[in-house]
Amino acid sequence: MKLKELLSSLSFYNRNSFFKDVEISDIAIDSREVKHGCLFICINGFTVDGHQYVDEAVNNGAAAIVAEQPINCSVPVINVQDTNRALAMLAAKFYQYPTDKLPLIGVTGTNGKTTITYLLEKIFNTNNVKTGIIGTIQTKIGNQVYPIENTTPNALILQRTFRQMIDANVEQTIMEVSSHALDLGRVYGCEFDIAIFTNLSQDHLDYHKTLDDYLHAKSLLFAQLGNSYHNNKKKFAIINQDDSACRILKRSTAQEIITYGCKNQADVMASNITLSAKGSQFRLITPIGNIVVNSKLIGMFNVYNMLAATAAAIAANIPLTIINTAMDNIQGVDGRFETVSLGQSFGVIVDYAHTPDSLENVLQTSKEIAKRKVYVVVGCGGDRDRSKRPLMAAIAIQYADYAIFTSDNPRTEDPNLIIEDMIIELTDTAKFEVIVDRKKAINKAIQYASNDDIVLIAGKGHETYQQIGHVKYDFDDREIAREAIKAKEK
Ligand SMILES: CC(=O)N[C@H]1[C@@H](OP(=O)(O)OP(=O)(O)OC[C@H]2O[C@@H](n3ccc(=O)[nH]c3=O)[C@H](O)[C@@H]2O)O[C@H](CO)[C@@H](O)[C@@H]1O[C@H](C)C(=O)N[C@@H](C)C(=O)N[C@H](CCC(=O)O)C(=O)O
Ligand SMILES: Nc1ncnc2c1ncn2[C@@H]1O[C@H](COP(=O)(O)OP(=O)(O)OP(=O)(O)O)[C@@H](O)[C@H]1O
Ligand SMILES: N[C@H](CCC[C@H](N)C(=O)O)C(=O)O
Ligand SMILES: [Mg+2]
Repeated sequence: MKLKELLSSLSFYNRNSFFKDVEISDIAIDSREVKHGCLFICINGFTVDGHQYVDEAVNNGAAAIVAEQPINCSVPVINVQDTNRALAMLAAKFYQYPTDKLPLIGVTGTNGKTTITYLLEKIFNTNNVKTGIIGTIQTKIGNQVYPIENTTPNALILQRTFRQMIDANVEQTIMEVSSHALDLGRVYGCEFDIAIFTNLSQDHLDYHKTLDDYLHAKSLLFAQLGNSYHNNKKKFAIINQDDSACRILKRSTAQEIITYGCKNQADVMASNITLSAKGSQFRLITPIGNIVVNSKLIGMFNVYNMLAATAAAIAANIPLTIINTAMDNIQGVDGRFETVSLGQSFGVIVDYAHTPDSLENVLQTSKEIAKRKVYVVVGCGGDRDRSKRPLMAAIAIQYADYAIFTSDNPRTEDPNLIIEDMIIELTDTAKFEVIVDRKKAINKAIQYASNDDIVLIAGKGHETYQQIGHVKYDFDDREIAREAIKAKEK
């Protein structure tokens, strides 16, 4: 594509600038990945400033540079105010606005995003619609899975992935939209048809500083809904009526709103709810009819996830019978309230709860279904929101009968200090112990468990590594738990 054509996507670029037009073979934001003919976009990151790597990019064959500051070099330099936002528009244009053609659902909120994307995958697949998923666990195109670094990748990876999905005949894309992505403009240039809000509770205050800033980032998904001039399809906002943030989110969009909830009057509701260790049963009340759902998903929070998925599926014109079949058939989501069972006499559950609210939800649910004691093994990630640490520890000992505090992904922090942050306000020392090594902590909890107890291993869910420093070591809570159960049963 010619540079001038590519730049037509930037409304804020000064079109009078004069330079010799060049052919652009690809876009790169990493100088090490620049190939001949690439447009190199300099991103001022959290670790380094991409503007420092212009020489390397030019040496590797960059045909032009997009930057936030004047740069002296042998190829054309296009100055923009914000390269992150420019990247989103340029990548969308380069890949020919894939989301104009690809129906797109975006899910935002503190907890439940991944679960809802997989519920929707099940619903669309039951309706014989080929899906693509972008989110925390992986990128999925049909049944092919690809590793992912971020829940919502940067705009370049994102638009390229959409293009791959179109080439693979994907008919519906469902993606998680993190607050970081919204704040950093990773999803500008995406044409969402349906935007879902799950809930808002404390997380990521290291990045957003206040809950209001965090909510504002979430609201951008709704503010963006239907604002593009690229397609004129009807758009829908799906909003949790029981969350106190709903009022602000409703005011953020001019598009049609479908609400869901259990406590307040909403368009999609659940009543007659029965929760057990085997799953959840409820009457699903919708504008297109009522059904009874018998799901294997456990816990009240999953009832909310099912309501959100139902509301979105209705917006996408999926028949209620299909929604019913999908809800009844979904087996569970990787690492979300996943049971590890080798026939032992006590329950072992691995879950991705790594926020105060999610930990409270899963512990409450564990307590409701446990016949006897609940043990929890939990830590907090390093280089992340420090203020959630004491809250999570307090919740752990409030709900569980006994807690073992351990490491999550310490990253570049000292794991002992992370645990100190967690337990600093705890006084009831008989209710917990500290075992820094996560494998030993899981083993100990499983040693303690006897008939009808539950061991909840929280925080890492589907993760198959533990990051210590900058190194990711193989580590899977489910594997470690299985080994520990086998060792105990010997
Ligand atoms: C804080 C944050 O969002 N960081 C993201 C950011 O990294 P960064 O700002 O540190 O990048 P950097 O290393 O400073 O590099 C700046 C620029 O220089 C370039 N560079 C760098 C070196 C070089 O030799 N040449 C060169 O050109 C880089 O390619 C980059 O374009 O850009 C990277 C590439 O797009 C992201 O992978 C990275 O996410 C990191 C891994 C991360 O942990 N992000 C978290 C906070 C995050 O975004 N989380 C949310 C979800 C959270 C949730 O749902 O709970 C997410 O969506 O994943
Ligand atoms: N609707 C919900 N409300 C509260 N907690 C939930 C909800 N759904 C799931 N959870 C809890 O939160 C954890 C994470 O769920 P899920 O992965 O679906 O959320 P997410 O929003 O994608 O999280 P992340 O931001 O880390 O990607 C689950 O393991 C469960 O403990
Ligand atoms: N997307 C979240 C995942 C947290 C998972 C938890 N295991 C941790 O490492 O803190 C984050 O990057 O904050
Ligand atoms: Mg997720």
